[in-house]
Amino acid sequence: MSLSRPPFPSASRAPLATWLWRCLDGEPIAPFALLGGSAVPRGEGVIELVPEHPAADARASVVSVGIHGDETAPIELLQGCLERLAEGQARLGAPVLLVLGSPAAVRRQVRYVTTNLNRLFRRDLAEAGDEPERARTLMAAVDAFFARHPGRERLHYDLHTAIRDSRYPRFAVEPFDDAVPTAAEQWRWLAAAGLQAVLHQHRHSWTFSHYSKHYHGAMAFTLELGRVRPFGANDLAPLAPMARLLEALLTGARPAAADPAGLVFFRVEHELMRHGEAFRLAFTDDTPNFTEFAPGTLLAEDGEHGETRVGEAPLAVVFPNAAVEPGARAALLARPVPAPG
Ligand SMILES: O=C(O)CCC(=O)N[C@@H](CCC(=O)O)C(=O)O
Ligand SMILES: [Zn+2]
Repeated sequence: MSLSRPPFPSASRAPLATWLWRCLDGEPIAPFALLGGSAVPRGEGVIELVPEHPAADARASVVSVGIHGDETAPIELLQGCLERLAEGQARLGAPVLLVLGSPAAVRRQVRYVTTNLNRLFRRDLAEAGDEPERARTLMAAVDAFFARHPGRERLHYDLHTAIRDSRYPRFAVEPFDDAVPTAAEQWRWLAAAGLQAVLHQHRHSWTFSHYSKHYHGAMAFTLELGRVRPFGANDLAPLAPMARLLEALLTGARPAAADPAGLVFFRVEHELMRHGEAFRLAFTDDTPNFTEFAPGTLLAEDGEHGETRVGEAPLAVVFPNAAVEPGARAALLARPVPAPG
């Protein structure tokens, strides 16, 4: 199957500017130099940027894209940042692990090949198969990266796009872990990066960002940056502030900050699971994320579990997807909460 992607990137043939596409073409990657440091491959779709002179307070950051293969805007966004570094318009000043999560799914332009990679990031994972193996590889790469940078604050932004429209097109999912409180500066950075809402998870989710938070104490988020579209059809203009945040992580500069009053905070109250083969959501497919439903509203019908209705207080629905595998999450049900702190 041929890969659907934009033409070979920009005018630049610098190794960093072509890295993502060479990964997708399955080419072997050798180490190379860039302004301010070097790039060291750490496995398929994984490369570490190693600065010669890291800024004293630079984070050790993981930036991941393509965990879901059809979510192309983050790949194009990262590509733009890498081109600037590759062309010497920015100088590497911080250790960064870049991850192209699922090259196999990106090549096919599908969310996943066999099972959802973003539910498999747990150290007691028992499953076998391509996605479980990929999860193990990525967990080991993250473990080794953070181990190489003791004493630095840890950060992981896992970049995604959502299947549906959203009342807040750009939002952060904050993985659950009570032992790792989010630093207030993160809300300021994310507000400056153009995010509009934050969804706090209420329990362990075993996503990639959750992995870095739970096992490594990193500031970690899944960042939803608009809607799933094919390569070449993304509007990157609203993501320009996010590109500036990524560039600050790469150069070791202090990221821009903005008043977090611009963010609307939600907390997950329930996970709506698909139990049976016979399962349907009771609202239309074009219902945007964060749409609120009134008490008593029918949300889903499940052959095994029966009806799910909104209880006594309204609930907003996020990531509804009736097509998930039985046993998987079909939606998050959330309520607005006050801003933290
Ligand atoms: O739009 C959707 O239904 C899914 C978009 C997506 O891939 N979201 C992530 C969120 C991960 C999290 O809960 O932190 C996912 O479902 O893996
Ligand atoms: Zn995704």
